[in-house]
Amino acid sequence: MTFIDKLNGAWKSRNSLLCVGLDPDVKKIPEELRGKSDAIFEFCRAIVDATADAACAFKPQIAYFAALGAEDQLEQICSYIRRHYPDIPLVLDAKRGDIGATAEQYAREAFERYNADVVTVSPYMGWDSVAPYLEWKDRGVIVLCRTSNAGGSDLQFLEVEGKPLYQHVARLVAEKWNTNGQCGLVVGATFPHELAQVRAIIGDMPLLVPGVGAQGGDVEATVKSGKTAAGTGMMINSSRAILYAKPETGEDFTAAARRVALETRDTINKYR
Ligand SMILES: O=C(O)c1cc(=O)[nH]c(=O)n1[C@@H]1O[C@H](COP(=O)(O)O)[C@@H](O)[C@H]1O
Repeated sequence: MTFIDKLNGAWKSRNSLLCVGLDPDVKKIPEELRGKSDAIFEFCRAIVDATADAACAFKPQIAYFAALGAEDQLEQICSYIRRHYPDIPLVLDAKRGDIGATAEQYAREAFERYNADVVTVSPYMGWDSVAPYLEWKDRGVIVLCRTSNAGGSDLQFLEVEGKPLYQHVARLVAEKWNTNGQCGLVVGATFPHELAQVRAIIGDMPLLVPGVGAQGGDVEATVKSGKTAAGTGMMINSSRAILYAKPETGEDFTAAARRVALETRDTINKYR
């Protein structure tokens, strides 16, 4: 099944546009897991099981694993998601971007080693740096367009031929780069005006929209600006606000994560 088919299915079956981000910071994971040799995997597995019925995607961020030499635990959580939730797209957040021969290796890393449905990439090095990923006909790439961070403005807002650079990226991906029909773009929830501009350029292409929760993006403005006519079109990511939700009385970390995930899904659904 292609990435896009899977995503369409998950939007429908889970009635959710929420992407649960897996950014496992060992300093923040619960005390009881910390001593274990596979603590990162166990933490992520508990979060995945607690939130799967509220999620249209899971997005592990590779740096949290690689910085500790814990890629084996990233492999474990990716294969766990594939095995137990085969209908939920697995987004590998790696923000790759390199020349073609190296990109071929990054594509193998994302799609063979981690078996991800889709990987995040930077457009900065141009078409031939993205093309190797598109050789994988059923897998996708999500290209950084208007990122959620303030510093994204340094380059993405530069005027080129009368339009900000991020709009050129949106047009390029929608009109030229999407040769396998599996591409998407990243636009931050912290930039709802730009989200609407991008949606107007790209039609129904899916968007990964990080920035709600810990980064303070406005859910109502995000959904209204980025949704398609069908009321879908987005994987709205929240990581820290779910992973490290403060437990209320009687809750453990999984119950707290589940509560926040359900609340976030429901708030998103209110504006679809
Ligand atoms: O590509 C991404 O996922 C991404 C793009 C972007 O523009 N902004 C952004 O925050 N992200 C990622 O989305 C996640 C946001 O995490 P929280 O701020 O904790 O919800 C992190 O894994 C970031 O690396």
